This record gives sequence, structure tokens and C-alpha cells, in this order.
Amino acid sequence: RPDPRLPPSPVRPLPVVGHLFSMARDTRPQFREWRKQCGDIYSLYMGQYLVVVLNGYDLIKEALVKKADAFSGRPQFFVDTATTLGGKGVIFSNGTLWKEQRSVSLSILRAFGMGKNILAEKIQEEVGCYMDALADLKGKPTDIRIITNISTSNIICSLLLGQRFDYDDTKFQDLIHKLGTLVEEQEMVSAINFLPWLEKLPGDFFKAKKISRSCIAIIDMLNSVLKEKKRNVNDSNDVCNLIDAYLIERNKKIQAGLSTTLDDQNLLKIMFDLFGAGTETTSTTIYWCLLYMLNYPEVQEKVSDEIKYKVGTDRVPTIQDKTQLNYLNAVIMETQRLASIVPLSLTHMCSEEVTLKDYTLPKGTWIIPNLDSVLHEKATWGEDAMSFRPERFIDNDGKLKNPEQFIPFSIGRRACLGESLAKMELFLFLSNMFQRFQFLPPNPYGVPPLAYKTSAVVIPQAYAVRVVDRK
Ligand code: HEM
Repeated sequence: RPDPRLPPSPVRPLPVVGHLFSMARDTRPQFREWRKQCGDIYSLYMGQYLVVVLNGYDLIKEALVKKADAFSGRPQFFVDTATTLGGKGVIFSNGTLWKEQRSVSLSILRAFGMGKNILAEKIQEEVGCYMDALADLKGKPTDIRIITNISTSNIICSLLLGQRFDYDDTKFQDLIHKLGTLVEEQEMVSAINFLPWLEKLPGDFFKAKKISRSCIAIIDMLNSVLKEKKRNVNDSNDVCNLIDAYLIERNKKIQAGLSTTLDDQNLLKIMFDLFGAGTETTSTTIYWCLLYMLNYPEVQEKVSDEIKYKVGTDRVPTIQDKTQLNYLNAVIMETQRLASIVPLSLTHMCSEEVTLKDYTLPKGTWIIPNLDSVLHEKATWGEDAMSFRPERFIDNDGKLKNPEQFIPFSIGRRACLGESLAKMELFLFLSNMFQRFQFLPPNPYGVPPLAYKTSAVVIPQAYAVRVVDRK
């Protein structure tokens, strides 16, 4: 019988498995329907776990911001334990360990971004290589997903490790492919999060073995670079990679006699977390933006005209141009809003019993903040919320609007750690791309559809594009 202290369920759970096998392949329309039926908060039972879905800006803000003490935990995930470093690093850690790892990683990234502008320089360097690779395609219809993945990953690699990889480096391509497996196979492996014994079944129906192999391969690669770097720590003042900066910070704390969770295992896991979280997300947003530009060529021309007018053609756009290019910024925001690439955020967990909307959620409840419900809300964005219309982010004076409901990076204490980096990357990649090239469909009658596949990240179905130099 339903427990009146808990939010209602949209459909009756089955014994043992609960709602696990009632979930649609694409949960977005299903969650929308269930919200209509149950309201902003409802319960699902995944095996023995209670999972509560939160919809709408006000409720998500109340939980993740106003009641952050209770709602900022993370449950245990298979993809985390498969690394052999479960509960370490930033993404899947909890309590004081998470706080220290997050604040140290964030302050290192901030120092690179603000103090020294290492971030913008590294991105600009990589964008230069990416532009050459696009020019080399000579207008032939090509799926540019892999080189875009490698390029965004290179930015993370140069920040973490101080090195980048060539686009045709087959070993690195293989690693990027393995990283793709972690994202794309989440749908299959998610059942194991709730019914761990499924992992022990013969064969690999739930892709647990495939995911474990990919995790270990990535950890091994990162570990070999870490070992190499540790032999030769650069403790001068112009440190420009995360490994050196983290080790210096750890030594400072130890020398000051402070107790710290900073250690090699957490450093390795942070490298894994940033490599994983920072590659697919940014490149998928670029991939979506190009797809929208193929479908809305008039928007692409408007962006190109704005860049021509505000930056010209004698130099490439830099981060200093960001405040001038309002229409491009609006296009990027509209891409993030409509594509909503991390629609269900990352799952949170209640670290204590807490009340929300008159319900009592027990400690250990899994929480899904449905960001999609905010980014596509008609009450906020208007009746055309499901259309691509960058102008919604521009006010009557031509200034950029930033509504508080624009939350593709989530909100609260666990909000995306790489938000500033991702924003810089998106601006620098896309401004440089639209200044130099025109992106065209593979043939005049074949505009690729706005179709997608869902997993942890919503990725457009593979498509080809012709990249034509505007000169
Ligand atoms: C367009 C690109 C990106 C999007 C849309 C995005 C979105 C998100 C979202 C929705 C979350 C979950 C927040 C929550 O649990 O409430 C998240 C977490 C996270 N992201 Fe991103 N992200 C992007 C790029 C990046 C980049 C470039 C990095 C790496 C530098 C990064 C690192 C992280 C980390 C470490 C977390 C976990 C934070 C924590 O648990 O404390 N992300 N991101």
C-alpha cells in the first residue's frame, strides 16, 4: 500500500523489481506524462531503492539550494565502483572528502582561469588545431563527432596532464571510444545499480564487463601519466597542470600539520572524473549546435554576420570578444536549453531524513532533479518552448538575458564544477568555427533530422556535415 508520507507513484510498482522495467528507453516524454499525472514530485521504486523525481524550477531550487545540507549526497553507482576507486574524487564522493576534493579542484581551475588565463590560452591553442583539422576535410561530407571529442578531451588533458594528443593517435582514439562506451552504455548498466546480482549473470547482457574494461583502461592510462609526473613535480610558481598543482597543495597541508584527504588515489579519481565529465558534454553541445545550424541556416548566417561586424576577419575571436557577441551567446544558450544534454542531471541522495512539500524523504532516498522539466517549461519559455529560437535570450535593447531557470549545469553545491571552463570552450570553439567556415548539409535535400539517442547524455544521431571555408 502506498505510504502517505512519501510522494505518489505514477504506476503501481511490481514486486522485487519495482518500476525498474517500466522505464521507457527515452524517459523524457514519460517523465513529462508522469508529472502531469502526479505533480512536481513523484516516487519510483528501483529494486529496493526509493527514487524521487523532482520537477520544475521552484522545487529543484528548494531541494538543491535551500535544503542543500540534506540533498547534496551521491548514491553509489556501478560506473564508479568499476574504476576500483569507488567513493573517491569529486563526482561520486560524499561528506568531508567530497568537500575538500571539490574545493581544491575548483580553486586550481579558478587559478588557471583567472590568475594566469592558462585556460583561455590552452583552449585557443587547441581550437587552432581543430580549425586546421576541419579545413583539411576540404568540404567533404564528414561526421566530425570523433575529432570534436578528441579536441575537447585534449583541453582537459592539457589542463590535467600538461599534454595533448594528435587527432590520428589511434591509442588515444581508442580511449575516447572507451569513454563513449561509459556514457552510451549507462542505460543498460543502470539496472545493476539497483540489482547488483545482475552483474554476476553469465555473458554481458547489461554491459557491466564492457564498462569495467573501459574504466580500467582509462584509469591505467591516467595512472601511467601520474606516475611519470610524480617523478618530476614542478613546484615552481608557474605550474600549469592540475597534477602538479594538487601535489603542491597536498604537500603544503602536510607540512602545515593539517589533516587532509588529498592523496594519490583521490588525485587519480579526480583526473578520471574531469576527463569523463569534461569530454562528451562539451563536444556533444558543439555537435548539437552544428545540427541546429544546419536546420536553421538563417541563424547560422546571422551569427556569421555578427562576428564579421564585431570582430572582423583579420584576427580570430578571443575570450575578450565574448561580451560583444550577444547573438552567438544566445545561440549557445538556446542550444543548451533545447538540447538539454544532461536531462536528469546526476542523481543526488538524501544524506539525512528531510521534508519536502509535506512529504518525509528517508535518509538514503535517491533524488533525480529533472532539469529537462525546467529547461522546457512552457510557463517560463513560452508556448514555443520546444522550438529553437535564440532571440528568447535577447532583450528589447539587444542585451543578453540570463533567466534563473537556465540551469543546464544544475544548481546548488553539487552544480557542475566545470561550468566556467565549458562556457569558455563553447564560446571559443563556436566563435572560431562560425567566423571561418560555413556548415552545410551533406546534400541540399538532405538536412540531417533533429533526432537523438538518450543515455546519460542526450546525443544527436550521427550525421555528416560539409565544412566550407568562407574565404
Ligand atoms: C556543456 C558542458 C557541461 C554540462 C552541460 C555539464 C553539466 C553537468 C551537470 C548537470 C552536472 C550535475 C550537477 C548535479 O549533480 O547537480 C555536472 C556535474 C559535474 N561536472 Fe559538468 N557539465 C559540463 C561540462 C563539464 C566540464 C568541462 C567539466 C570538467 C572540467 C565538468 C565537470 C563536472 C564535475 C566534476 C561534476 C560533479 C560535481 C560534484 O559532484 O560536485 N563538467 N555537470
